[in-house]
Amino acid sequence: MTERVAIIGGGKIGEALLAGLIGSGKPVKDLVVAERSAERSAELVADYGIRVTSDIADAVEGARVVVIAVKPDAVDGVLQALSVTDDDGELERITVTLVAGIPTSRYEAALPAGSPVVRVMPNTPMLVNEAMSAISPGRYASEEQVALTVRLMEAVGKVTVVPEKLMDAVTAISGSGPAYFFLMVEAMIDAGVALGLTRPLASELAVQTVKGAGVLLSESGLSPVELRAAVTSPAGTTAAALKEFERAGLRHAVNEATAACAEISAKTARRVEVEGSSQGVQVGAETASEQQ
Ligand SMILES: NC(=O)C1=CN([C@@H]2O[C@H](COP(=O)(O)OP(=O)(O)OC[C@H]3O[C@@H](n4cnc5c(N)ncnc54)[C@H](O)[C@@H]3O)[C@@H](O)[C@H]2O)C=CC1
Ligand SMILES: O=C(O)[C@@H]1CCC=N1
Repeated sequence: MTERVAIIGGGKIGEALLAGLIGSGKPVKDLVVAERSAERSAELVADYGIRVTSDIADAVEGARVVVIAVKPDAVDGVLQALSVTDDDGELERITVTLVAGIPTSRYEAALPAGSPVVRVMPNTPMLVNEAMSAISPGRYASEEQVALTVRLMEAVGKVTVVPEKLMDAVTAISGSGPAYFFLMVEAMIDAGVALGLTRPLASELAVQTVKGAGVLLSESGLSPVELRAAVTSPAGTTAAALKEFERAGLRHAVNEATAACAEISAKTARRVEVEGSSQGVQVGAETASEQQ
């Protein structure tokens, strides 16, 4: 896509999008980041040679797509800043939010009437152009604007369009999902060390195994059940391992973990509202949670 993109929030996910877009050939001159941390801004300039500003109004000038990539509790401050910027009507600026748990209706209420908003739940494999992004249009987003957002996110991975009511569940599976696999690999490396492997060898074995399993899952056309059966010989080594996973309640743990994730996502908007009203929304000020 050739449109100018402004990313507000150059943290982990803002950088992942930036890196993915540059990696997919988007010219640096068509990208700008609004980032309020001076230290973070310096890192982004050094690593990507892009323009970074602390001024949201400056960043969004001339941008067709404004991507919000701040923590949920910073969204209201960003919306306040955006609502007083000039939207050049001819540009039809689209607000694309990557923020977990905040519905499009909240953006629509804060931005000028009829502003198109598209909600996206990406994940960090965006850094290597292997993102899974789910997209939900807000009520004023046209088909063309949704298609533009799909193209934006397709530059960094796979995209699906879902109704917004599914976003909490999507967050529990793909948004937070990479962390579950990182935890699993971490545990496998420790287990390999406990079995006598060196840490570098255990790490090489575990990382390539999860990568190979992922490629098989996405490219073989076989289901996880079929692929697992193909590894599992009767009375063999894998069957012994899987029996222990089942005994320890792996499926139950996955159900409980994803339910907890979806619940937190669903409660985010309310939490931000309560915290915002008790502290007063501070535009441009760093909150405690962002410093963590
Ligand atoms: N980390 C992840 O795997 C995923 C994160 N998300 C969502 O992405 C959003 C960002 O998450 P992270 O990148 O992990 O957080 P982060 O804390 O790494 O990045 C947020 C950045 O926004 C900057 N910022 C805050 N307010 C600002 C303002 N008013 N103007 C300019 N910059 C401002 C902060 O200085 C910080 O660098 C969150 O809403 C999260 O729900 C969505 C999917 C995956
Ligand atoms: O942990 C979080 O809140 C964010 C949203 C999805 C992934 N990371």
